[in-house]
Amino acid sequence: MRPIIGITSYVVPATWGVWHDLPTALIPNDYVAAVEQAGGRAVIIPPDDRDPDVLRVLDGLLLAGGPDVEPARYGAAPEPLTESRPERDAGEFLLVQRALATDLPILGVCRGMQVLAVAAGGSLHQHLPDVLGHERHRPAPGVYGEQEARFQPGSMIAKLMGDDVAIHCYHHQGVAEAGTLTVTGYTEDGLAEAIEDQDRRFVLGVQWHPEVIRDHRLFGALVEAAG
Ligand SMILES: NCCCC(=O)O
Repeated sequence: MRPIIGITSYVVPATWGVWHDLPTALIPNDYVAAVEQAGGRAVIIPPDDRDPDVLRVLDGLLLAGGPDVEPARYGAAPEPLTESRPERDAGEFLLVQRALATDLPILGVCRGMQVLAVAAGGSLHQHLPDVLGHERHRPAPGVYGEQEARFQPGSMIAKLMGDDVAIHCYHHQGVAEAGTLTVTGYTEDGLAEAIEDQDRRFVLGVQWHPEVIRDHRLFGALVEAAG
């Protein structure tokens, strides 16, 4: 049987056919396709689910992208451009805490990496242009930034991706402190691009979006760790 990978989902007002602004449980299909093509069985976790018992039927957890983490979770007041959704945080942080406690393999993408960092006691930069002085990580609405990430030799991410990789990113926040996790990849401006827990089976967060360019190496590693 293929390893079962749970993917976090979220509620958004969606419009299709004659329906407008219908609250909809959603996940971009790129995540589903990436897990399936990597040999896993993708299962979508209901949005805002506060019962981490769902993890009992999962072999691995994929934390997908999405809105900002509520700054109170890392002891900060919200800045003007921070847009959080506390209902989603509540469910996902419970999932992550339980998954870490049971050593379930976890891959976090974009927001998912930020959730991992905050769950590990870290903190976020709330608006990167204020910190870095440029908008290369999210150049314009709907436009992915293209950059290069470099990885720490010997790290899990380096073993999976090589010493460096061209990345597609779309985010206005970033990891400032990774808590108990280790930062193992950076872009040339010094921003954390990969974090990992070197004491667990497989806990990896990446700030970029491998799923949008059909780079399935990380999803394959998640599936393998879950198998
Ligand atoms: N903060 C949520 C993930 C995406 C972003 O940083 O814009």
